[in-house]
Amino acid sequence: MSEKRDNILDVRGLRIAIPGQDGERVAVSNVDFEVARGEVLGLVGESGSGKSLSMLAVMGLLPHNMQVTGSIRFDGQELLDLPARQMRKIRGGRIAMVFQDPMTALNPVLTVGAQITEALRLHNPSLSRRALRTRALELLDLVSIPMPERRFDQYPHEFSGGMRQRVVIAIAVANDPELLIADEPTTALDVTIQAQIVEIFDRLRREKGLAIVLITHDLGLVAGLADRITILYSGRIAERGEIEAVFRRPRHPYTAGLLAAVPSIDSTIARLHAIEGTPPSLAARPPGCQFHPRCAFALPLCAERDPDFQWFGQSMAACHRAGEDLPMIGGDDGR
Ligand SMILES: Nc1ncnc2c1ncn2[C@@H]1O[C@H](COP(=O)(O)OP(=O)(O)OP(=O)(O)O)[C@@H](O)[C@H]1O
Repeated sequence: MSEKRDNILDVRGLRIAIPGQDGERVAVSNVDFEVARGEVLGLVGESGSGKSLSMLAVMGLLPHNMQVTGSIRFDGQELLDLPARQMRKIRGGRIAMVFQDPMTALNPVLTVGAQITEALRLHNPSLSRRALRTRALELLDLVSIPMPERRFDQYPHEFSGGMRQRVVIAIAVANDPELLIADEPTTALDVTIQAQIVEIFDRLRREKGLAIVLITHDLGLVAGLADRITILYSGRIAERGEIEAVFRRPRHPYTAGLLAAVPSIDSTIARLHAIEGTPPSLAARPPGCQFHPRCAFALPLCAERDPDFQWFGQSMAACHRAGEDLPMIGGDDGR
């Protein structure tokens, strides 16, 4: 991770604290991640691990009571210093978003064509009606919606869930963003439709050089699309690096647990043993490594000291035992 990269997004030392009556609660701490143009970063972790807060911080949309520190650079510009007005211009323009539920993202009383042209018009007020329509049809085609001419005049309820999500993606990329933040974009869709959405993201990154941050619980989705992965546990990074390195040789028992919970294709019995236990609440963080109460490999040291990162060339992990040969993957002895 030390090589020279053209990062469109570079997040360093991100910390998000929520003030409370009994002191502040730190939801995100010491989080670093980056994504280069044309690259896909998978941001993975269980519910409550801080994925959404981290990306809300990138978009300048955190609730006002939260305190955010660190650095979030977009194309070299520090976003945490940016006035709200300038941030609004970047959001929806150079940074676009896609969320889980395509129905709430679309207006049920407007045709799909009207919604795409409206998104285009906002950033291109001088385009003629005809030019807007032509561009909208191109966008429908880009996201593989068959018969765009006919679909243009239809309403969202006339589209299937997968087709609606394509429309949402078309709107998101209407103004050629450089970064797309996709928060659980396929969770509401069935598996075959998920694969089609993955293909569209892949095309957007290849053909348009779009950088994508893919927020998900789903390691299968990350495996199919991402170049790099950042795994959050309880608001901190457990492990991050090149996707192949992390999947081939997870260094953190939490990563290994997540991987073991992915159903394996070659097995008739899906190995769906999720990691037992739950992450700590923000109000009652354990001392030492946050994962140690759930970790099969915890040592006394793990309950005493927060682990530093260990670097393995293409990945790094915050685990006291990251450098050891633990029987972590696939083995029933491992978990
Ligand atoms: N508005 C809020 N006020 C107080 N605490 C919050 C608020 N929003 C989030 N949190 C807490 O911050 C932590 C991180 O939440 P976040 O939503 O980022 O997790 P997540 O990984 O995105 O989870 P999910 O997958 O469920 O969206 C959680 O412990 C959550 O309870």
